[in-house]
Amino acid sequence: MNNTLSINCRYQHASGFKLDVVMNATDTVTAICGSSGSGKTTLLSLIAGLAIPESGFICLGDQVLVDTTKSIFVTPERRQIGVLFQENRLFPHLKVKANIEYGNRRRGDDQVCVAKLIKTLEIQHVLGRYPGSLSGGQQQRVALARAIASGPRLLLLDEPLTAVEESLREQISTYIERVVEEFQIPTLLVSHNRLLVEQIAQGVFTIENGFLRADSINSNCYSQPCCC
Ligand SMILES: Nc1ncnc2c1ncn2[C@@H]1O[C@H](COP(=O)(O)OP(=O)(O)OP(=O)(O)O)[C@@H](O)[C@H]1O
Repeated sequence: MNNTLSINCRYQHASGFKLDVVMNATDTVTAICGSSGSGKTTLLSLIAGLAIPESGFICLGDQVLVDTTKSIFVTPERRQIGVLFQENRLFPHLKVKANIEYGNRRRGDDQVCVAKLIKTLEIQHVLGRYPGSLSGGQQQRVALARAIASGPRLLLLDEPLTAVEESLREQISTYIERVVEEFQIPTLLVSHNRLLVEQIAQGVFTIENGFLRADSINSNCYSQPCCC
């Protein structure tokens, strides 16, 4: 399946901040680097459908998610995009199993095997517990499971290590690497953590003051100096 992410769009936030992005991501994992306030989260919000561009298009493979010239806007729940935010956003009133099942509620051929997902992330022993009783690292692993359980065509990781305590970051990086590789999910990663970027990304794009021009063919190799 063609999962190239093609973006050519402009957006203006109520604060006056402007985003101008032209990019083509074909690598399995592409990292977006940039200083604080450069627009990384805003870009992920546009891709997820949580913000609407003023003009332009966003395509995932053959599917047009947004095209302002044709008034096309696919709503977030129909985009088949999984998102993992800095803070895990798990449902506190649902046990771990129900949180994951929520992610897995869509029926279809592209459903992932939840048992395999649970095994890969080693969360079998916490399925009957509430998120509030778990460690930060366990919560982030469950949130990752929920994001992947729906069988997304694209996974967006927004600073997935920021809320995790320092001593657990390497461990969580390894779990992220494992699932992305095992389930072969095209991923866009925003992270200041150089280790995670080097561990999982094949390409690195740089955004500066809301401006990004990048193509996987010309992207930095992760072995070269990275801006993160
Ligand atoms: N809630 C908000 N209130 C005011 N301005 C905002 C808000 N959210 C975003 N912005 C504006 O949008 C710009 C981009 O924000 P964004 O969160 O996308 O940056 P970022 O690169 O993800 O930053 P960080 O690395 O600090 O998370 C900010 O510089 C700011 O001007």
